[in-house]
Amino acid sequence: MDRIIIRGRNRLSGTVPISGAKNAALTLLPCALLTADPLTLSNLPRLADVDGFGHLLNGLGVSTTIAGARGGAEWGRSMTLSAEKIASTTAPYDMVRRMRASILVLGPLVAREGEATVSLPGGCAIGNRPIDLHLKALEALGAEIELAAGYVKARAPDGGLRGGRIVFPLVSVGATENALMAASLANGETVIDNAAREPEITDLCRCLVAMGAEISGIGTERIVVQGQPRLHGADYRVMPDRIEAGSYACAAGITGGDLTLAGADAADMAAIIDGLVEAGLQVSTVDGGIRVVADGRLKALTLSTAPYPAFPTDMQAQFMAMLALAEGASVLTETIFENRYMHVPELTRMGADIQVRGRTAVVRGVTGLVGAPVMATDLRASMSLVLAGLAAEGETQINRIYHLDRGYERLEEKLSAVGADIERIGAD
Ligand SMILES: CC(=O)N[C@H]1[C@@H](OP(=O)(O)OP(=O)(O)OC[C@H]2O[C@@H](n3ccc(=O)[nH]c3=O)[C@H](O)[C@@H]2O)O[C@H](CO)[C@@H](O)[C@@H]1O
Ligand SMILES: C=C(OP(=O)(O)O)C(=O)O
Repeated sequence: MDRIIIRGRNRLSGTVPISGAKNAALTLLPCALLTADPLTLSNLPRLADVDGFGHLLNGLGVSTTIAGARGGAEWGRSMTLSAEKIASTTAPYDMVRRMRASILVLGPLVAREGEATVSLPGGCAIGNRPIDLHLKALEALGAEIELAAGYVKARAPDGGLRGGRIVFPLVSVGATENALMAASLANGETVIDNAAREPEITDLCRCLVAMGAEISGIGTERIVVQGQPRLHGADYRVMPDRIEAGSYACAAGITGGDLTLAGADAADMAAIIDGLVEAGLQVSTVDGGIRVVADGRLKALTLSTAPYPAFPTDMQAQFMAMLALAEGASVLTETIFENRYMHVPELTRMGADIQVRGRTAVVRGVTGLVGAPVMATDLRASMSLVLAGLAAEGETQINRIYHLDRGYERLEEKLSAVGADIERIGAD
């Protein structure tokens, strides 16, 4: 298995190009199932999850063609997806197990084909992650749901899904996405209350509108969809990855560096930027991006994760790594996933002083970290170890890097270009 080796303590400086957002890409790709026409998505990041989603869609009968030369001025790729005919309405266990976002084919398939069979995703390293809210949303649109042998079978009534009222008891990004895609092809009006307001939801709504959907309340907690008998093809550009941008901002912070995040959109990152500024970084918007400059020792802060527009759970691990070197004690509370502190024991092995009690972690800043062999069990936890490695004295070896390949496009290339001593070692 590949490993990443980092020799730390280089100050990072320069420009990091920010890729298209993984979490937007993973909800835009299944939109292809909603129309018989081609859907072209540009600025798609080159990530294992995007490739995996492409394969899942291929298995359902969607043809995909990819354009975009490696190393060109435009880092991302364009993919044209064409679901003229759906060949299968089953998403098998093997695909769903590897990529939880596979559940996002459920809404589009049942809306277009009247039926879908999708493996239940099961738990994962960061928590239990049930899909009850996805199923309730589809039931509110008239779908009949059955669970059998580890699969969810959804069937639309004769005449297809119908508009309905969906009131989410808690905010779910994925369930909102499934509901939006299904409602776009349902008969009549759907009102979604307590919808997730993440920028990736707005990106999905904009793509659906480009495909002919009628949606109001975009970006708010009440979204109203007038279902259409059919949607058409579109060309749509994936939004920049705010979590990737936030992660590189932490790289500037932890190395005392100066990074310009080209293509990042500050408008989607207010809570992240507030956190960076409170930690003592200078953050400014520059032409086409954001500049983050570290100036003196980092400061401790108190953070709690919560749905957008609050501080994102997907940035908690990276901030924790950075705050491990801040002056004073930081208090981080994780309110979204019950088990998202898998990075703590590994950071501790590198010299961090972190105590976890329930959902709260107290990070007492130390003056230095030391390189070590480490391993993480999820994507953002792995990135927190990369960040710690960039600041640590000596060599850090990061194992199980397939997690990083799910979410960070060309990580080593981007980091070495701004001065990091980092390399990937292939399996023997
Ligand atoms: C591909 C993608 O976009 N992934 C993101 C998405 O995941 P995902 O869409 O899976 O996360 P959700 O917003 O659905 O999860 C939020 C909370 O709701 C709970 N829940 C969710 C669905 C459900 O049916 N029942 C239920 O109880 C979850 O266990 C969790 O505690 O949003 C998360 C929260 O911002 C991010 O960390 C993930 O990076
Ligand atoms: C948890 C994440 O992703 P996923 O929902 O794809 O597991 C993430 O991006 O941090």
